[in-house]
Amino acid sequence: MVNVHSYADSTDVADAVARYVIKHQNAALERGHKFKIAISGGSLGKVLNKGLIANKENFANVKWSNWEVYFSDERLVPLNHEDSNYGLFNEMVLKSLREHNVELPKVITIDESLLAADGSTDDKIASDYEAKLPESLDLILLGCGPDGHTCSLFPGHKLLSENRRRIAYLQDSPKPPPRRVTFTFPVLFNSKNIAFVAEGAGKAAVLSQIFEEKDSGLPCELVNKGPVPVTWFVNDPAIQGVPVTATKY
Ligand SMILES: O=C(O)[C@H](O)[C@@H](O)[C@H](O)[C@H](O)COP(=O)(O)O
Repeated sequence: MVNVHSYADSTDVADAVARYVIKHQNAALERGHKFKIAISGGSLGKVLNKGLIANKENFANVKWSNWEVYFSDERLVPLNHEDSNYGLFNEMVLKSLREHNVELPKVITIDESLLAADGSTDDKIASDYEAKLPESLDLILLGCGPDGHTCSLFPGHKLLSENRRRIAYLQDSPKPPPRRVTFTFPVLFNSKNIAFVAEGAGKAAVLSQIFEEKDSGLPCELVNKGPVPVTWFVNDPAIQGVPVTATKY
């Protein structure tokens, strides 16, 4: 099942994403366990900051200390490097939470002590992160690249057919930096919920390909066609001319 929610204003997109996240947080806590969420890089950090922190009503409903935060992909650079997805999350979310004196979520990162400049330990970093993953994530928040990639699963890449490893590494990412680790489809398809956030007129062409009838084979389309409920949060320009019916969340 795929739902699309669209808004004219980015603040409304962020608010809808935040309410959706809080709903799944509450459902996980009602099941008696921590809220296990995975996030991506790109503009997601900004959206989470706007929706979950700057929006006071939503902020009051987030139980940060009951969250376990994972990363759907990570660039193999030190955690304080400007390319690091953790670094982005730290900058956009954790920093603000520290300023608010909020008890922080548990954040599960790659083990940066394993990083080697020549990439010889990338396999080990992937296995180490795989061992830290829960059996099933409550929610995975994804971005959609202009080429239709998501996580670090790129169109036509051999990792699209990885069905054994839950975290894989790649050293040939078409988008820099080349060395990364990423969730594979077995993790995506074993999660409880998936949401994409995509904004801007620059996404309309790829969203048309993803949502049109014929198979594009693009990673985002493969996620849509999987067994997990998928919700897209977009702004109006991103779905201009795209064959989908959008509602409000
Ligand atoms: O790993 C990367 O190279 C990026 O983080 C990338 O995957 C990003 O998430 C998408 O391109 C969506 O980007 P936006 O969120 O900015 O639309």
